Amino acid sequence: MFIVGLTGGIASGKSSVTKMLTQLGVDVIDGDLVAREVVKPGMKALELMRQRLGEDVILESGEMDRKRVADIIFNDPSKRQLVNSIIHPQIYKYIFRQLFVYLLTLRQFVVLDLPLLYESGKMRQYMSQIIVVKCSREQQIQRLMQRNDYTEEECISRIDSQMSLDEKCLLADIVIDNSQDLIHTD
Ligand SMILES: CC(C)(COP(=O)(O)OP(=O)(O)OC[C@H]1O[C@@H](n2cnc3c(N)ncnc32)[C@H](O)[C@@H]1O)[C@@H](O)C(=O)NCCC(=O)NCCS
Ligand SMILES: Nc1ncnc2c1ncn2[C@@H]1O[C@H](COP(=O)(O)OP(=O)(O)OP(=O)(O)O)[C@@H](O)[C@H]1O
Repeated sequence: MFIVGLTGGIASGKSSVTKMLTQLGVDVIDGDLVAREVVKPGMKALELMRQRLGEDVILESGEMDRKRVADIIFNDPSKRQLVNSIIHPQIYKYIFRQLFVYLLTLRQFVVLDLPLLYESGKMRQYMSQIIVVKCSREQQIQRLMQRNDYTEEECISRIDSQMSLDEKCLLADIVIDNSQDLIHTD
């Protein structure tokens, strides 16, 4: 099976590109969606989060407090590592199960949208090719402010918690430039 990794910076346009691919009939596994699945109530990752980070990261409803966890991840590098070490193994397990289903159903081609493909490293070895979706840092900030209502400071802490987009572009097999209108994305 040909597995294409798709990555980039926060808000550089990965989901916009995968949306176009899905419309063309390509199978896409969305890492952010998987990350949501593995912390649902009753899942191992959520229990580990409770044990290692305390009840503060759990809402009354029993769900993970995403805002609180985001505050931790994007402002405290050592705690970010801790959260990653809890959630990422569960994300990979889930993805491998999904890939296995694709294998059994004889799919030839799948795209894996993983924001932290280069940062976490583990999945890189399974990729036949890696695509990086890029735009400028200013565009990331502007798009994040518009989409999520974040302050400029919040945008910067998120962008700086990841490997720089320039560095990712140097490592990529293919770079998709998403700095123009989506219709011009090439
Ligand atoms: C921090 C959380 C709660 C924020 O949730 P929220 O709904 O606000 O944002 P969402 O999940 O859509 O993520 C938005 C973007 O943030 C960036 N991001 C998320 N987690 C991380 C991280 N650990 N390190 C750096 N950037 C990250 C990615 O670019 C991602 O696309 C959530 O992202 C999370 O659970 N992160 C830990 C799991 C993870 O590493 N996911 C991303 C890789 S698959
Ligand atoms: N070429 C573009 N021109 C203008 N706005 C865009 C363009 N591409 C994407 N956007 C907008 O920028 C925001 C971020 O795009 P998108 O969600 O595709 O990025 P992402 O890389 O998947 O983000 P994340 O890292 O948070 O998952 C969205 O609101 C999207 O509509």
